[in-house]
Amino acid sequence: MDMTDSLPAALDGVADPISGKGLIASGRAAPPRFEDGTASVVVDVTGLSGDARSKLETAVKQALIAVPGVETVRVAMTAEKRGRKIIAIGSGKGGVGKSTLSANLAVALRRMGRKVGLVDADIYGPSQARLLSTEGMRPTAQGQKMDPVLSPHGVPMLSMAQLVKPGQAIAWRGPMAANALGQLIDAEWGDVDLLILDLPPGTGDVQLTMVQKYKPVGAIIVSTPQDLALIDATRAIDFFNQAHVPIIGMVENMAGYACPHCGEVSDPFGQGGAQAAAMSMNLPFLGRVPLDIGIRTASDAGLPPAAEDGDTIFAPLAAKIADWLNPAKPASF
Ligand SMILES: Nc1ncnc2c1ncn2[C@@H]1O[C@H](COP(=O)(O)OP(=O)(O)OP(=O)(O)O)[C@@H](O)[C@H]1O
Repeated sequence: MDMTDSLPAALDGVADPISGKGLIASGRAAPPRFEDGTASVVVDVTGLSGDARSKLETAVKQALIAVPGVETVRVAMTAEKRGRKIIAIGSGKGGVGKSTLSANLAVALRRMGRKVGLVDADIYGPSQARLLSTEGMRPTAQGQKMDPVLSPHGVPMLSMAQLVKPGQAIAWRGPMAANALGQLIDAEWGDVDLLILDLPPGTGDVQLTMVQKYKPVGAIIVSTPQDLALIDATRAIDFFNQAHVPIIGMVENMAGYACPHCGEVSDPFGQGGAQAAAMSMNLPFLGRVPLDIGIRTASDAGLPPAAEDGDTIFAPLAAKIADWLNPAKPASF
């Protein structure tokens, strides 16, 4: 039996969970090596959830052990190819507060000591320059690579808005937007090891191309309490499931109205809709952000509430994300 052919052929019979192609054809696995009855293979598990990784490991072992002459199989799973992880913030529809949440989570994670950067991929309404107070700052470039601009709150950021001249409209198509996004993601991020990606609202081709190409390690879904927004949120959940991006959880924004005078929170849209939706879909519910005029005015002024001492809204959400990324070391809040 010629192992040089039969081992790769066996692996190509196992489908890559993301592209659906064979493991070697998709670049997930290198051709296995064979010595003294042992087949050894290195599998790149970038972008796969823990569950998908163990299923893939089992499938690889079964495929290789079935090759005549193989007595033992060794599978080495490599960590992310890039050290930098991406967390996507998505929503089924626009205007639910995805950008506000992205900016504040990035600031809160930075305050916890995470080396976090932010990429504004929202081609329909890039607003991160205003939210993070970097309006008018243009990124410089080192050779082919862009240098992110540093927000006053310590979060380096790049935005799709910085790729076009101010006021210039572009009809972005999926692959075009994904290529532009590549310039932002592959920029000179220095020691940043976590990128928060503010996706365009919705679940169309543009979003799919972006997510498939840049494989976030996880996604957060933002929804408002109204039923319609929740139906859209379920679409976002299906979208990330189809793209094989694990969902970290759901955040309910504009949940309850915080009275600017007395601070009391009332619930014009009813309480718990997003939480119930998350539970019914077996998704973690990360928390609620109240509809608070203070959040809007501070955001418009480029002063993310998460940058303030005593922030009790975004810091606990950021702590849950940090726990998800590093379950061995729970963050304390
Ligand atoms: N919890 C909140 N309380 C008060 N205002 C909020 C809250 N969250 C967001 N807003 C305001 O709602 C508007 C829309 O928010 P944001 O731009 O973050 O939404 P988005 O989902 O990113 O929208 P888009 O579809 O334009 O990308 C902004 O004016 C923002 O300041």
